Amino acid sequence: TRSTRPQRLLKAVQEKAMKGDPQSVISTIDYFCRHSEWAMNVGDEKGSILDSVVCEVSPTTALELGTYCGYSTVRIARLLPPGTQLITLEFNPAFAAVARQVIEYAGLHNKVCLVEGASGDMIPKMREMFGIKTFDFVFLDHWKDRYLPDIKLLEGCQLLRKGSILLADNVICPGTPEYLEYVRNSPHYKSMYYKSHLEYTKVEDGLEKSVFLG
Ligand SMILES: O=C(NC/C=C/[C@H]1OC[C@H](O)[C@@H]1O)c1cc([N+](=O)[O-])cc(O)c1O
Ligand SMILES: [Mg+2]
Repeated sequence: TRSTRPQRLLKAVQEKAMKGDPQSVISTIDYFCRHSEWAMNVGDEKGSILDSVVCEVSPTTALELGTYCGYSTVRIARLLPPGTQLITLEFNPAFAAVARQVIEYAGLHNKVCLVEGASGDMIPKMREMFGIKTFDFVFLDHWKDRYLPDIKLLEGCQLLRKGSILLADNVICPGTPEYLEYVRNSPHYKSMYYKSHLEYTKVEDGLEKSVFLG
């Protein structure tokens, strides 16, 4: 049967990137998405904004919702010092299988824990599964209609602390209107928008950074 796009993306990484070199994995995926097949990775333009926020926060505990092929997982994990933990959640087992191999190829498997499952089920188990007290940083890039319920769940499970940073992809395209309305109007968040473009296109998109105020 025909291969899937994530499988073809993985093949490009295994054939063209340098094993153990996160930057070459990132560049290979960006090249593949620009010149072979578009894929829904955060991409290089928004990825640079993601990098700058991760460096600014330098989180000890980080959560990513929506792993897909592991592109942003590699972008985040490559910036984390030893002793830090990035947990990434992916619902789709086929995507998770590809992401594991991309993360491994980049040599970042010791910094990343990929969990297969639905965010709604897994978030309440974070504390007992990982001994996490709170998350310093959360990157939201999964189903767009799950952003709002999932941050409410994070709040409810006391997994956010004063100063926890949420960074959300695709707040314009495909769009997360209810989430934006909430974080921009809630007294519990200070929010700001980083204007950019939908990965590998000229369409407007952006990242929303929100600080939890407690
Ligand atoms: O649906 C998007 N992401 C949702 C990802 C969903 C993944 O997380 C849950 C599900 O298992 C899937 O693997 C998306 C869609 C576009 N897009 O242009 O359509 C662009 C993006 O950056 C996106 O993150
Ligand atoms: Mg996205």
